[in-house]
Amino acid sequence: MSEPLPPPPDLAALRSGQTIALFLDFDGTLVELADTPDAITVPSNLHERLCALADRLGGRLALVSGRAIVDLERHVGPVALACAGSHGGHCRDATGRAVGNVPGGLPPRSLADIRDFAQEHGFALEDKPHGAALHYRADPSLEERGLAFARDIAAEHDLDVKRGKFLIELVGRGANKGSAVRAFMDRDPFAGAVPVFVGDDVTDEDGMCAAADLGGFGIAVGDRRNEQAKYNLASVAAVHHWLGL
Ligand SMILES: O=P(O)(O)OC[C@H]1O[C@H](O[C@H]2O[C@H](CO)[C@@H](O)[C@H](O)[C@H]2O)[C@H](O)[C@@H](O)[C@@H]1O
Repeated sequence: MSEPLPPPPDLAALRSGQTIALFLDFDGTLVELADTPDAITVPSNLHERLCALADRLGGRLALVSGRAIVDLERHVGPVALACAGSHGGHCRDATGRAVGNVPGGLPPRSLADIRDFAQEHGFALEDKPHGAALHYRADPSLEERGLAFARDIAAEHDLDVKRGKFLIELVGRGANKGSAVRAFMDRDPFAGAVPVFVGDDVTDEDGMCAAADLGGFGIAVGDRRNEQAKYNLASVAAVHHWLGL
């Protein structure tokens, strides 16, 4: 058993001797998890409060989500922050300018197979611009069957399989949250800062690894075991408190 991780120093203390850049996951970090992707409750004025924090950080704050940016905006409203959606595959700066390429959708034949599988076996399908997610929160016993199917489809169509909480996702090859952190850290206003990645799930570990490689660290949220983080915050409420939202 590994030791529990300590809480991070206060953000004000961290910022006193160095320039910090924050990379924030969305589901399970900034908003509480819910039964379905659309059932989340976004705290009031979340976007405004994040923009105010970004201003205090000289613009060095990015949202980094597994959701597509268009889906984030459906829940949060227009995002005027640096933002990476689609598990880091689609990045844009705070003015909305693209950073890198925009990912394409899945090959239509693979999508048809995924739809049929989801319907036949009782998964909730989340159709995304860059991929397809099989949700099994309502029946955790579906995990193994979903994983075996996803691995086969991924091999057949040259796709990546991403994991999440009660979630198996098929996406185009290549991108991850670490590549998004590196893309932002290569440019202003992020370049030269100490990157801090805050997230609750397995895909966030790529972001934490990149942050550590670039001189920063990760903060794990909740009780999921995390080998890449240096600190822990117990809950979404603790994240909000730490960020001063
Ligand atoms: O990287 P994130 O911003 O954390 O996004 C990861 C996935 O989040 C969503 O799924 C998760 O949250 C749902 C709502 O709380 C929950 O029902 C589900 O069980 C979780 O896995 C989103 O639906 C996915 O598209 C994201 O990839």
